[in-house]
Amino acid sequence: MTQLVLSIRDLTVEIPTRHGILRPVDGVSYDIAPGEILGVVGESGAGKSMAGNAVIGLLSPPARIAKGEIHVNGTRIDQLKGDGIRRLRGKEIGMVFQDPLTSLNPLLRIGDQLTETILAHLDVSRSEAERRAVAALDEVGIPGARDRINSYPHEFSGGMRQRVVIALALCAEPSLIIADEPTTALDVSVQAQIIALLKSLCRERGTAVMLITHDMGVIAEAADRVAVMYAGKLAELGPVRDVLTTPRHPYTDGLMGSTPLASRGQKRLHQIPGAMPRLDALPSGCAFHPRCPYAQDKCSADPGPTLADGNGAACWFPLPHDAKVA
Ligand SMILES: Nc1ncnc2c1ncn2[C@@H]1O[C@H](COP(=O)(O)OP(=O)(O)OP(=O)(O)O)[C@@H](O)[C@H]1O
Repeated sequence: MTQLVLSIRDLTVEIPTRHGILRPVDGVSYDIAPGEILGVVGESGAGKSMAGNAVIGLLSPPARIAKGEIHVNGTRIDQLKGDGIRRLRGKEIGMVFQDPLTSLNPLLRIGDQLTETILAHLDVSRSEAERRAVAALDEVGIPGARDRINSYPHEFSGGMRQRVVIALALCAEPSLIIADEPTTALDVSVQAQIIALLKSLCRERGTAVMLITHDMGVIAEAADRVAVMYAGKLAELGPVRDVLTTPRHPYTDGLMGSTPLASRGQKRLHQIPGAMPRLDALPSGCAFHPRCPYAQDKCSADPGPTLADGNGAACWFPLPHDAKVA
């Protein structure tokens, strides 16, 4: 059996506050295989970024991993600190964030940033690292890579800068990329190009990707499987083609209904009523029940079921129902 690149089990992130302990990530489990793109989707505040940050050891205190395990290529990493986790970043795990300027040093030429990253993680000579830096820029579609290597980050457009960030994330040949809203700050026309680029480069290399987004359109475009998060928990997990065509959790169904997707051909969009609850004011039972058109008494009494074998919907009354509520 192929070894999983990422395996998260029962991951729980806690934030102690004056009002009690908040759990922005609460008992989340999922895997990513080599070359697979797992989309993590949900509204703002669902806990998507916290889960990604937990994997790369970038939780800002007082947030901390309180429970669960994270394995990368079979090695447990959730207890690593300092140098241990820093060594993994870049080498085993590459990162692409929403704002390219958070990943790039504004004072260094991009060629130097690429070369230094390669030298820090791969056992190659400086001249080989410089050659690879040009090749990496070329591969992400920067025209005139040999000359642009001497440019500073501010000399690129937003879309080109995100291409540079992708080159930087991939240059040390990591096995996992965490891409957190990689296209949210870009023009719509550029968004599709960047998603296509990330997808093709990771496929070619067999790199696993955790693609965090609030946009079901991006999930439909790029992901193989999707993890839907709501108020810190997994609402639904499964192959994209199944989840998007026949969502089983009413929250996923609501997200789909509010997203214009060509493949669905829906005539009208429907916003999910209400908003995601605050973590310090979670409703009883299933956190989605106050917004759910299908909620019954059990839903406000008992927390949603956990996903049995890691797939399916964490819902007492999963869709499809015989009669849809209008
Ligand atoms: N220091 C903190 N104290 C209290 N709550 C916090 C703190 N940091 C984050 N949170 C809460 O944790 C939850 C999860 O945040 P997270 O950034 O992971 O959400 P997200 O799904 O990535 O949303 P977005 O798309 O807006 O980034 C949010 O409800 C947020 O308000």
